[in-house]
Amino acid sequence: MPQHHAPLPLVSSSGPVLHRSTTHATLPLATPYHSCRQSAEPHSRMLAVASRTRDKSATTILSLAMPFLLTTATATSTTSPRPLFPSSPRRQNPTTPHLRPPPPARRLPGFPAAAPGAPFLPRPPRRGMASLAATAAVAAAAEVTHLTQRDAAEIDEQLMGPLGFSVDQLMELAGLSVAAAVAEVYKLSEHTRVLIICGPGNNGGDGLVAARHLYHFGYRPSVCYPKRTPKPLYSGLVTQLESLSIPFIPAEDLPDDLSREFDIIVDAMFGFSFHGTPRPPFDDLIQRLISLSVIGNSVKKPAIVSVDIPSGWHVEEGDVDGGIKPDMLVSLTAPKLCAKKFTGPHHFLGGRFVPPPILNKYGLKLPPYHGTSMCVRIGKAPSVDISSLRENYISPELLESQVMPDPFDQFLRWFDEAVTAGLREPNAMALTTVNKEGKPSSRMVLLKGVDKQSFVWYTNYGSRKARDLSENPNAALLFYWNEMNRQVRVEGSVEKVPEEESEKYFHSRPRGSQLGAIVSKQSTVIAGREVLQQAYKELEHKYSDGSLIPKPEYWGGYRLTPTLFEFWQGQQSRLHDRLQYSQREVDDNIAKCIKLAEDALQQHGDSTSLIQNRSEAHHCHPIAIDDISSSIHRVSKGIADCITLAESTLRRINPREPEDFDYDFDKFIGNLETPKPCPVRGFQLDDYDDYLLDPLDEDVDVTMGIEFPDNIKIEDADDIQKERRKLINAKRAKRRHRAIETNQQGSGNLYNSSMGDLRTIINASQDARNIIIARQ
Ligand SMILES: NC(=O)C1=CN([C@@H]2O[C@H](COP(=O)(O)OP(=O)(O)OC[C@H]3O[C@@H](n4cnc5c(N)ncnc54)[C@H](O)[C@@H]3O)[C@@H](O)[C@H]2O)[C@@H](O)CC1
Ligand SMILES: [K+]
Repeated sequence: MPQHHAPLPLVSSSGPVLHRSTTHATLPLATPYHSCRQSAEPHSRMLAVASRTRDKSATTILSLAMPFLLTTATATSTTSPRPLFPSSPRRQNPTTPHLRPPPPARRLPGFPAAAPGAPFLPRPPRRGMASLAATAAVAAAAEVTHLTQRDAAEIDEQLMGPLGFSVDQLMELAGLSVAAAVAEVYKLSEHTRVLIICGPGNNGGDGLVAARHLYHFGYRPSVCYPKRTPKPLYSGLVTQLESLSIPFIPAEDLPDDLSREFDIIVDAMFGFSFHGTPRPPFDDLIQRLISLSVIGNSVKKPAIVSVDIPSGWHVEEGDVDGGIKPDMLVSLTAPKLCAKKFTGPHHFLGGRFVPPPILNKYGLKLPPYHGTSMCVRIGKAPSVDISSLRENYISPELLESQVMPDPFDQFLRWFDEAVTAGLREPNAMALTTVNKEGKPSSRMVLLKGVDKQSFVWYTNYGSRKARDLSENPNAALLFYWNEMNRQVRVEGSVEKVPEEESEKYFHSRPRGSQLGAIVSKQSTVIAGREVLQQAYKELEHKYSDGSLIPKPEYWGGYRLTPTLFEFWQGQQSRLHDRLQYSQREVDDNIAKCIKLAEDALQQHGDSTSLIQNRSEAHHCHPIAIDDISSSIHRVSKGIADCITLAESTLRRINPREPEDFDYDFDKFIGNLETPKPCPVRGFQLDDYDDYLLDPLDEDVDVTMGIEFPDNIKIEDADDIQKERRKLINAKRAKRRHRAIETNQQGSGNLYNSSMGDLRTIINASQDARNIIIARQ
């Protein structure tokens, strides 16, 4: 990597040094890259790791490996909580959470106030690679408290005493946490059969509850519950499981080879009240789990999940006697001392019910739960082989015959399903822009509107994406709905939305977001976060009277009009469904089709006005009639060509159209193929009229064959000639009138029968642009 300047020190022996710059213009570039606030997080995590280790070699490696210059720029402000559709749930995602004071803690008698800050730790991402790194950072930053056996029992008493909980409640939440943790690590696609071994106490009760939840999550649980407790709470839990037809297997009937029958074994035998050595039948059951832990690597063994304590372990000292080696431990309320000895890959915390009085009284430091999750990973995450990270997606098939003809309808259908499934921010999309040098850049923005033509979002017109778009209007959007194994790609060209539209949307946003948009001069380098906070405070004060906050001129919307859609549905064994809607392939034909239809209409118009003009010129000579005839012939030919092309094109691009379209299409083609009445044929003059109509033939006996009405006085040849001309003109006028009528009527017929059809061709062709579906 070229170094234009000596690399700036990222870390020193006394800790990290961060360089901030006040303006972009004066920024000395150590490398062609900038790390702005958006990307600062992983970087600072690395810095934290290095500073903790205080290891000189580590810092050297880091500064060599990451010669990035850290500057602080304003972040995107497009995360206002306006719903995309009325049906979408309103997200509470304030843009300036740091400005909100935490709510005051409620005091309970006998408990000191909650330690400030404890419940407000930053939330780690949910899972995946980012979450692995984040969890490691959280775990390192805040050490997790481990409870003694006595404290665990005491907390139990307090929860169910002065803090007002019942045992059923706690057990329900504990069992749900266990099921949630199992589901988070052991995907249904590979682990379905679960054996839950339940002990006689509350730990066993947690197991019964977990079995029920696992059943509802789609697993196939079986329960071994050899020492049933005859209390209503337990018999109720058993009845619930029986009503789900979950098998109860007596200990002695368990298969010899558990590894063949089960993918997961949940150990819910003993929790924090265990003491001494296990008595029958649990001694044998524990022994069976121990022997499972030591079977050879080549044999696929079931994952062992211990609830709260690995059964048989000393609650404080841990595995002192060669006990179970669980793959997963789900500590409840808080880990007990024995959990320090847990060496398996997955340590989770469950029991999301610990109130601040308990946290404070016992000085508990626990990782915060994310979102609505009932469990959170604690401790060091297992190192993962990135290349082996893969999901085996199980989804319904996405078939050509099932997708909507219009990709916008298909998008809206999937979007609604994502909203219904409760996905967090289904309108979050990666926007990729490319600048004039061809350099791409991506970032997440929120979709704020979609209609049958375009996708709309709002941003700062001074941002990098805006700059890119001003240089190159082509952009791509990517929606990824992980939980549904779905992805939608949209590509097209982008333009700004009209100012009034941006104005309207700006004022519909929460006032905090409006202020944020003013404060955030995106993609410009600033001195630090406090600059933003200070500016925000000043504006908040300025508009504290509730007056209208003017939309800054540098803020507004963009609209992407797609030329391509791709819908991706993940499937098992990488046999994914990927359907692409594009218009490029048939654009030429469609354009030709529309041109032919338009030409035909134009010629039809010409022929109509030709008839009209000839009529108006008081001249109805057969040559003119021929003109009209050939003009109309051209119209028919235009229509015929149009039909041929329209038919082949539409048939080709619509092989899978629904029945009603086929019906309309056939009717429409049929109509066009029906011969049209030709309005000028048969306009023949009889001989006499031919003769009569030749006004220039002076040799003709002007009186011949003419019967003059009685009231007309014939004095001489001139009079006769005059009267003859009048009569001829009258006859001409009558014939002309008839000719015009015939032509107009015929033309009208043609018009009525073909105009609509031609328009249909145009419309169908234009619609057809969007309905080309190809499997990739
Ligand atoms: N906040 C809490 O304290 C919560 C506790 N919960 C669960 O409750 C557990 C504690 O429950 P319990 O106090 O009922 O106790 P345990 O479930 O740990 O076990 C007690 C039972 O095991 C028997 N036992 C003890 N030592 C034995 C031995 N050596 N051989 C054979 N049997 C033995 C006892 O006679 C008693 O029947 C926790 O570990 C946790 O799983 C959760 O349900 C909810 C919240
Ligand atoms: K246990």
